[in-house]
Amino acid sequence: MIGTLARERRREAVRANERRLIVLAGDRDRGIDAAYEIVDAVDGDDPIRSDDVAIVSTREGFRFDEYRPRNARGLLGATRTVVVVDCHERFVPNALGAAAGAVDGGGLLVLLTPDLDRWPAIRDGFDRALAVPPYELSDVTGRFRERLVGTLRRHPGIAIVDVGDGERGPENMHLIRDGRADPPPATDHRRPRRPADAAFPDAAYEACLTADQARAVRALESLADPGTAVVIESDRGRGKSSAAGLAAGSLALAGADVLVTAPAFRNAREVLERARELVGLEDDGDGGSDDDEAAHGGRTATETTHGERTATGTAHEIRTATGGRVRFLPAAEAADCLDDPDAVIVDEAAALPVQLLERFLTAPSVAFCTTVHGYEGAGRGFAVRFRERLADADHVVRDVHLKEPIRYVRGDPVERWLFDALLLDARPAVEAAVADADSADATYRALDPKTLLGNDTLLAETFGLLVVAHYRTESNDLARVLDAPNLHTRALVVNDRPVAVALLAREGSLPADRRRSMYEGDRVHGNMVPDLLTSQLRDEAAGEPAGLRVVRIATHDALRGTGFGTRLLDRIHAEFADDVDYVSVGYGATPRLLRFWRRAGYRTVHLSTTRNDTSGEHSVVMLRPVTESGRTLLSRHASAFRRRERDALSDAHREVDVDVIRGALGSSAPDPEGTSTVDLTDHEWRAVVAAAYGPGMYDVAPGAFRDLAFAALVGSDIEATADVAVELDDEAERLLVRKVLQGWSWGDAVANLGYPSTRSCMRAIGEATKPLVERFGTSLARRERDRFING
Ligand SMILES: CC(=O)SCCNC(=O)CCNC(=O)[C@H](O)C(C)(C)COP(=O)(O)OP(=O)(O)OC[C@H]1O[C@@H](n2cnc3c(N)ncnc32)[C@H](O)[C@@H]1OP(=O)(O)O
Repeated sequence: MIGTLARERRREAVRANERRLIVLAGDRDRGIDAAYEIVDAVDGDDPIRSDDVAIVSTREGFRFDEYRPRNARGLLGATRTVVVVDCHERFVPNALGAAAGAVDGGGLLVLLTPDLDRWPAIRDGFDRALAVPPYELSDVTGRFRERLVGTLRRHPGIAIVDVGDGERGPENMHLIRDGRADPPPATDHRRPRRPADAAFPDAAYEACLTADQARAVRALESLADPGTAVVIESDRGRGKSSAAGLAAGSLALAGADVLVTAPAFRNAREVLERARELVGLEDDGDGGSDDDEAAHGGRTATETTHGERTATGTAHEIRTATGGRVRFLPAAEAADCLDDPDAVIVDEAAALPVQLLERFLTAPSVAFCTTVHGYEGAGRGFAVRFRERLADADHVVRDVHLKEPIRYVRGDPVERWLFDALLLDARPAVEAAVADADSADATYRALDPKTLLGNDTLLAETFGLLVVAHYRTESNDLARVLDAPNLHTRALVVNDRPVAVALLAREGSLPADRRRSMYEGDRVHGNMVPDLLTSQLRDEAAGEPAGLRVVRIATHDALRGTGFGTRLLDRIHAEFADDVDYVSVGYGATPRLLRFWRRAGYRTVHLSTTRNDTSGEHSVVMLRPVTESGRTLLSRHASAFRRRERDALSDAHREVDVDVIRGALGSSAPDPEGTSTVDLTDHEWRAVVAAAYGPGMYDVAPGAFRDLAFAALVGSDIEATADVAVELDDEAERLLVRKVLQGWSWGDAVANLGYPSTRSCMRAIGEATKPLVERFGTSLARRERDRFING
């Protein structure tokens, strides 16, 4: 029966260039046997290579290409005819996305699951990670799976076979659904042709699989014109990276220097590979001649070509005989060398922070390629935030949206099912539905899993907002939102549409033995702030108070900056006031976000020494105390932060953005004892006063300046300390940070802050010191000052 079913579904899939899904529900070993039967049936019909079949499983010893659930994303490079996902023992939602993404048109996705009625109640290895201390595994629910099972039973193109349990014989195997799907309307499968007036070589167009891809390549031709920005938005599996690679190779063949960047090299690998193939083809053959290059409209190759005719270089760099090249650099590094390349291609742009993307606009021409519905976060933030900046820039912007899948037809039932099951197309409410919302009309609601499951639109729009809040929001997070006992979802809702959403995690309240083991180096799942404060910052008591961490927060982009975020936090603070000792947050620090959290009453206790590889941001952790025990925790860590930061600023934090430092220090709680005094010797005061009012120099007492600047900036943004704050303008504060606190050389500080000369910068330090003398000066310091003023 299994063999026949597999052959039928496979033939149907091949005919339609779609995929089909077969679920083998029941006993695991029987499911595995049935999966072998499926592969044999497919192979008997139309022989397939052994590496055309892959399995994702916690077990080993299959005769297929094996992947562990945790590493299933390794599947994403190549496509397969059959991919089997063994959901027993450890079912990872992300792995399902990766596995489905690897099945070619005409192929089969096979799921081995427990009995579908029982599956939601079974706890497995993935659930163990959701049982965050002090919660137990029995507190984790199976709602994500319940929903998933519903989608399997409902969507077309999905066959379900009950393979029975261990005791009963094969006669108990029976078909629950045959998964037949109506064939789609006929589509046009013709390969695209090279436009007559195209500038890129024929081979670039011949390599395109869909008309959409050829349109992208065509749009990318304009990268040869300075002042162009090309934006390619695409669903996953539409061939945008290949199109970018074909363009990169074509530009390099015409002698251009093309810089490719992405959040990680693995994202850009395909761009480089495609470019290499094209360059290899063209440089090796006749197409590489100088005449041809000129005819293709690119820059004419220089006379002194590189001697050899073949493409050379490393995995990260391809050189052409014409002196052109394509090279990869990580995003932060790439943004620092934009003077050299002729064109920049940013792949997976949506995963990079907007500030970084903006810097690429200074390159002569630039392409931003991005996935809209991904398996690891979608590109809404890019679509909204970066689009605004792009509209303001002086570029000619060309847009392409790739919809046509390259490996199967549009409307493929497995893709439709996957989008629904994992909410890959979740997005916030359409703008028109919420644009007029007023924060006064919004209702604060607890969106518990039951409420979310009862309303598909609410669930999708809520998850869509969480995806916007953080590009790394992924399918596993959907399972966490629905099943993890430590998580809560809260929202402001207008007419049943969520307009601002926060995901909250309970942390702390850990028993003594757990705190001790954490102090001694054990990791404790899902307790980010207690873990940081205990193991890294060496506070064994930090895990005791009850905390609530704001894991993610986002306001609908049409309503940002109109008070929803603040109001949502207010309501959360009120709801949990009797329940927790403190509220916390950790995020990639930017000046605006620091301001948002500081205004909501959060105080800095940590700034990471390393930068996030992708965003280049340093993460900051802030606390907002609720009870006395929360206040004690904050006070200990605010004090430790002040002591640590004084030295870290000229060491690990030397290069951190000045405004991030200003925001982090300005939002840190000042020493309640020492807000009005800075402990300097008389001699140091004389040196400081002389630098401010007379002939003295900063370099005579750098430590004294540092103490003063530090005291002036700590807590300077906190409203409660406004009456004792030092009056400094933005420019003066930036100078104190760069030169005095981060210890930059005069030359570097002058260049970085744009002073006309070192003398003017030194004078500015003197001026910035005057309010410090006024605020902290001893009587001796005042007398010294008066001597200069009164002559
Ligand atoms: C733990 C975390 O999730 S941290 C990441 C937070 N989420 C994001 O960055 C997603 C994108 N941003 C947003 O969704 C929202 O802008 C939020 C959640 C940061 C703030 O919510 P809003 O409803 O816009 O805030 P509200 O109107 O109450 O307050 C305005 C302040 O929020 C901050 N803010 C507003 N828009 C932005 C933005 N696009 N980026 C960063 N901060 C912003 C600013 O501090 C702003 O004050 P300002 O105008 O003086 O600069």
